[in-house]
Order: sequence, then structure tokens, then C-alpha cells
Amino acid sequence: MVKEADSVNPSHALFDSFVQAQTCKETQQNFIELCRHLKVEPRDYKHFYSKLKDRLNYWKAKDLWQKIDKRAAHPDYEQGQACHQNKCLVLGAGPCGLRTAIELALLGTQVAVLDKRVSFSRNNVLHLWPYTIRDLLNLGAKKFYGRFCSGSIHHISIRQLQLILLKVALILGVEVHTGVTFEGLLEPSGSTGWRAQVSPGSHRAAAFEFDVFISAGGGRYVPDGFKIKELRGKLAIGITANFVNRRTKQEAQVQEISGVARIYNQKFFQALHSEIGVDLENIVYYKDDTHYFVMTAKKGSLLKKGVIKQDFPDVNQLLAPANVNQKALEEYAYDAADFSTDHMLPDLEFARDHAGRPDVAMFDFTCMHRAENASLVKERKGKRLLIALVGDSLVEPFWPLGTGIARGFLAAFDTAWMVRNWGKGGLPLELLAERESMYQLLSQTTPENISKNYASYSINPSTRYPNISMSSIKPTQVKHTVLDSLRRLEDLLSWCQKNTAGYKHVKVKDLSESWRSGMALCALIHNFRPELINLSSLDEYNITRNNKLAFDLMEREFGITPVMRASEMITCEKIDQLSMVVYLTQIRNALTEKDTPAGNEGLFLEACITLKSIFNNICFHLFASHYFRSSCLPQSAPTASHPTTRPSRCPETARPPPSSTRSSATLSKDPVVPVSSSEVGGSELCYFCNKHLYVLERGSAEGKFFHRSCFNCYQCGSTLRQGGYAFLSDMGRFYCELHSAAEEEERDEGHIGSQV
Ligand SMILES: NC(=O)C1=CN([C@@H]2O[C@H](COP(=O)(O)OP(=O)(O)OC[C@H]3O[C@@H](n4cnc5c(N)ncnc54)[C@H](OP(=O)(O)O)[C@@H]3O)[C@@H](O)[C@H]2O)C=CC1
Repeated sequence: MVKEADSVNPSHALFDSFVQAQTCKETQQNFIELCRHLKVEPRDYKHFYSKLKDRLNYWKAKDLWQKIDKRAAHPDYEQGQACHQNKCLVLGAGPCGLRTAIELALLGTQVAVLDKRVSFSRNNVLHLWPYTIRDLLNLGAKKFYGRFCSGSIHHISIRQLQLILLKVALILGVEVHTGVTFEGLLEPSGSTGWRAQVSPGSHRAAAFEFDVFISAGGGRYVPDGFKIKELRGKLAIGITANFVNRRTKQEAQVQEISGVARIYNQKFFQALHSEIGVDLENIVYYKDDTHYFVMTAKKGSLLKKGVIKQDFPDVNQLLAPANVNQKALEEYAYDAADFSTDHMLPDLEFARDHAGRPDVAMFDFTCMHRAENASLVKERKGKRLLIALVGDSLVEPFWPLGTGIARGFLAAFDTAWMVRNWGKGGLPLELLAERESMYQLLSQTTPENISKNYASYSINPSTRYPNISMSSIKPTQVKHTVLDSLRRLEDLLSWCQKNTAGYKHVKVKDLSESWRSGMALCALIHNFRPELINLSSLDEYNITRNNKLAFDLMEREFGITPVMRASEMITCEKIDQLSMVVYLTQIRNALTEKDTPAGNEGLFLEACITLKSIFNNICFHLFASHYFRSSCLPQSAPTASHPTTRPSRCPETARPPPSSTRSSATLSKDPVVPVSSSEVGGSELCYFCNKHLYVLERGSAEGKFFHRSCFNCYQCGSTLRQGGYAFLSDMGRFYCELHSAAEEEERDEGHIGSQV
């Protein structure tokens, strides 16, 4: 609604109302009225922002335009042309979905955001890292929310953050549909591309076709093809509570708590326990729209206080709603809040959650989830879809550490960078590999180890991560994320089986060893061109002759170059599957006269060929002479010239590096570890189990070599991944994120709460 006397010009008043709107609904309504009044059509997303700016000649808006113009002028966006042909659906209007939508709009993408919620009702308060503060200020946060970061500790409530981002997104021409539930992806059919199944089904978002899908639904929806990994730690029960902030003088004087962990203030926690029976590991208090508390409580005291009714070893059973006494939980949170603020907050009254209940909740942080991959590509009927996860659906944050939104925004920028490359026609495997390389860094990022030059931050990862290697993950390592391609390997195998069935001495079981004798290749040729080959003249044990015959015929008749020499089929230890896949695919295309791979075939061949060439390089760099002694890899592979890093033999004898590697140094990824000729052949010992380690099964991190299956958290035994671990060098131990934080917290005395 237009506020009276705000301005004489109705459009100015409408703009003011839009800027000041305090709910999602009010924001959307004011926006629509403003657009109507100025006769600008939000669906004309390409020109919307410039038209709005031109038609709203209002001094109060100038500040905002300047900020947005400055961001939009960054060369990364190529004046909104970088992705002008792309369309993106974003699932979730949480902070991360909206932040991603803004970047994609700046790249020129047509963006639609869906959220099932109709209101922004989350009171919980998020900690902001310095770069996020700068980022939001640059988007005009102060304009939309005058109190932004005016307190002593930098934070913002989720709903205020969503409001700011929603307003910026709308100004940039993003369509935001609330009250719409995403039910799943609809595959292309006929001339229609990828779409979403939504509820209500009649909503116009159902007709939106897109080639990029961002899943930012907060972790509850995981698109097909993504694997989610569980990181299980020791029992950690989180409690959040929000109390009404009446903004009185007395409330203003109460000190915030940026994070008090038990180890740093034993006295406080002992008093809390002995005086009121509340036993906590840590507590945080932020004063924002509400008085917000987040704490980790010990199970014993929750049982004693009757918050948890019955003890169960299984945490799901333990924290099931039926096993929680809500009233007792309210009392517990109330007492903790009152005690930790020295009883200085007068008339503590619970704020209300979206359902009108006292806003206090209990969460399980024992088990955190993270996706194994950040992105993938699907292809159906020749139409490709890039799918990316951002926010909590990518990595669930441990709230008391206050990393959620900062890492969420970093992933939003990284994702936008990938979409930019997608829009510019980058090869799927290459851009997926680059995205995964960035994803490896995410869990290691801290306010200290990311670049401090906030002014130069852009979606380009190199502006944010010092010493980043954008190619630490190779395309071959993301092959499984190009989903159609893998299915096509199976298709290729069954085509081969079908067309060699019934031939004597031929049994095709795979795309490698079954081809060694050359009989299967000859059978394949005979099946299609019997006149070319006399099968009765073949001897299954004359491997070189059979293969030479088949290779020569393929080359002469169909112009297909052999992938290896016939003699190598007998000498090699293992047939190289990727070489065979590329070779057999070309044969299939030739024999079935599909000579130009098109549509889905294109992606498949691209995958195979990229995999093959990369694989050859990696193999050469990694396995050098060992592989050449024993394998069939083509000899044209490039030579390696890296220095050698020798592994330590075991943790006990390893000489500790100068400092803990949970520093900025860990941001530069392990290079592919080169192997000297004395090492190849593989008889080193695994850093962890001290057993023999062969080159082909070897993983490495921090200069240590090990079996990949041995790379587990010292504390909980969960499997570690490159980039998703911390290494405490003085002890020579590797930890998962959760346990490294706990371990460091215990050791790092005097450093109270700077993470929180
Ligand atoms: N309570 C807290 O303190 C919370 C804090 N956060 C913070 O916010 C950060 C960013 O969160 P973010 O990743 O953006 O996720 P959010 O949870 O903030 O946003 C996701 C949004 O998508 C909605 N959604 C989920 N599934 C669907 C669907 N199928 N169709 C339509 N809408 C759907 C969710 O609704 P719904 O929620 O109803 O499923 C929610 O509104 C987190 O890292 C964390 O720090 C996030 C969530 C809660």
C-alpha cells in the first residue's frame, strides 16, 4: 500500500513502499503496483531494469541504481550477454536461491524462482563474514534495511536477508513465484524442453522451459543423480530460541554473545549447570529483529529437565517430536537465555514462528549431510540440462559455527561462474570438473583464508580463493555426472552383445577384456559385412593376427583409426576400456550408418573422447613407466616433468610440517602427484595402514600417500574427500570438518567465538 505523504509523485511513494516493505507479500504487491504505474513489464526481463530506472526519476532511487549499475558493469557479465540465451529455474527462495538468482539475472539469464512458502517467517539470525557484509552493502542492503549491520556483531535475521535479496532480484527482472511447490523435473517431449512439475499444476511456472536448474530447497529436495553423504559426529543437540525484541533502552544495553564455548569459560557453564540445571557445550546470542539464541545442549541435562522424555541410542528416536516435551524445552531455552544475559533482558517473551507457536526448536547436528557432487548434466532427446545444488542442499552447515550463509554465497557465485561457462558453450565435462574443483575448497573456507580484497570479488573464483587451482578435479573424475553418457555405455555393450551373439569363441561381457583375442571384432565385422571376412580361417589364439585383420579392415573400409597396435593386445596387462569405448562407438556409428554423432550421441562421444584423452594424460603423468611396461595405452601421450614428492611412511614417524594446514595454504589443491621412475610399479606403504600401496590404488593429500579406502576421519571414521578434510599437522591426523572443528576448538585456547 502507498504510504501517505511519503512523496507527491505516486511512483515515488510506491517505490518507497516497495523499499520499506516488511513482508514477502507486501514486497510483491508493491512491486506489481509500481510496475503497473510505470508501465514496465517484469516479464520483459532483458530490458526491465533499464526501463524501470529510466521511468522512475527519483533521487532516492539513484543510490541504488548506482550500486546495481556498478555490479552489472563487471566484465564477467558481458553486459548481460554472457547467458542471454539461457533460462534458469531456481528451486527455493531462501537466501542462497535468491543470491544465485541475482547473479544469473546479471549474466542475462531469464530466471524464475519457486518457493512453496508464501511468507518469510524465519526469525533465526545468521552470522555474516566480512565479505558477505560488503556484498550485501554493494547490493543496497542499507537502503532496504537501515539497521543492516549496525550492531557490534555482524548478523542478520533470515527473513530480513530474504527481503533484501527478493527486492534486488525483482528489480533485476527475476520472476519470483511463492506458494508454488516444485514436485519434480519433467523430461523434454516433442519440441518442449525441460520443465518442472509444480503444484498447483495450473500455475504458469509449469510452462517455463529451462536449461539450467538450481536446487536451493534447503536440503529437503535432492534431484535424481546426486548422492548425499552423511557425516556422523558425536551427539550434538542444537536448540534455537527467539524472543521478542521491543527495542527498549534496557534491551539495547544487554551484551551480545558472539560465542562462548565451554572450554573457554568453564566457570560460566558450571554455574549455569549447578544453578539452573542447564548443561551446555556452547551458546550464542544475537540481538536483531529478535533476541536470538542458539546453543548446543547435553543430553543428560535435557533428560533430567524432562525436555527429552526417554533415552534412546538412536538420535532420530531421541529427538522425535513424540519424545520431546515442548513446554519443558521452552523453559530450558528460557532459563539458558535469561542466565546467559545475566537476567538483564526484561520480560522475555517468545517470538512466534510461522505457525504462531513460541519460536523454540531442537535440532540434531549429530549427522550432517553434504552432496558428493555440486553439479551434473542430464541429456534427454538432445536437450541438455545443467543441474546445480546451492545452499543447504549442497552442504548442511553446523549453525553454531556460523558458516552457513558465507559458504552458501560462495557456492552461489561459483555456480554462477559455471552457468556463465555453460552459456558460453563450454564443454559439459570441463565445466563440471571446474565446478567440482571449486567445491572441494568450500568446506575449508574461513574468513581468514579467503581473499581480503573484497572490492574485487566477483563470480570468478580466482577473485575470492587465493591460489586456486580450477583444474584439481579432472573431467574424467566427473564422468558419472554426465548421466546419459554412462547409460550409453550400457547401450553400447548390449549392441555389441547383440551383434556378436552366436559366434564361435566370442563372448562379449564387457568393453575391455572380451575384445583381447580379436575374435569379437572380427565377428562384429562379419555380422554386418560377411563378404569382408572369412571367419573359418581365424585362430582364436592368434591374437595379433586377428586384431590386425580387424583393425586393417576397419581402417580401410570405414576410415576408423585403430586405438592401439595389434601386438599390444597380447602384451598389455589390461585392455584400456576408454580406448575401446571410443573405438567401438565409431564402429557402431559406421556399421549402422550413424556416421555423424548428433543429439545425445554428441554428449556421449564428447564424454568418451574427453575421458580418453584426459585419462591418457593422467595415466602418463601418474603411472609413467609402470603403465608403459604393462598396459595398452597409446604411446603418444605427453611426458611428465614434475618433481617428486615422497610420502611419509606412517603418522608416527612423519616429520610435522611447520604449521597446521587448516590455513590458507590448504586452499591450493594437491597437484596430481607425479611419480618418479623409482616409485612406479607401486610397492610403497600406505600412510594409514602401513600396507603395500600400488600406484593404481593410490590417493594423496598433504604429501601423504594412502589407499583411497583408508582416507578416513581419525575421530569418526567417515570417508574423507579431497577438499573436505582438515589436517592437523602436529599430530599427523586427518579429520572430517565436524571433528576438526571440535578438535581445534579444544586446542585453540583464547580464541573465543570468532568463528561464530
Ligand atoms: N532455522 C534456521 O536457522 C535456518 C537457517 N538457514 C540458514 O539459511 C542458509 C541458506 O539456506 P538455503 O539453502 O537458502 O535454504 P532455505 O532453507 O533458507 O530455503 C529453501 C526454501 O525452499 C523451500 N522449498 C523446499 N522444497 C521446496 C519445494 N519442493 N518446492 C518449493 N519450495 C521448496 C523451503 O521451504 P521449507 O523451508 O518450507 O521447506 C525454503 O523456503 C543456511 O545455510 C542457514 O544458515 C536455513 C534454513 C533454516
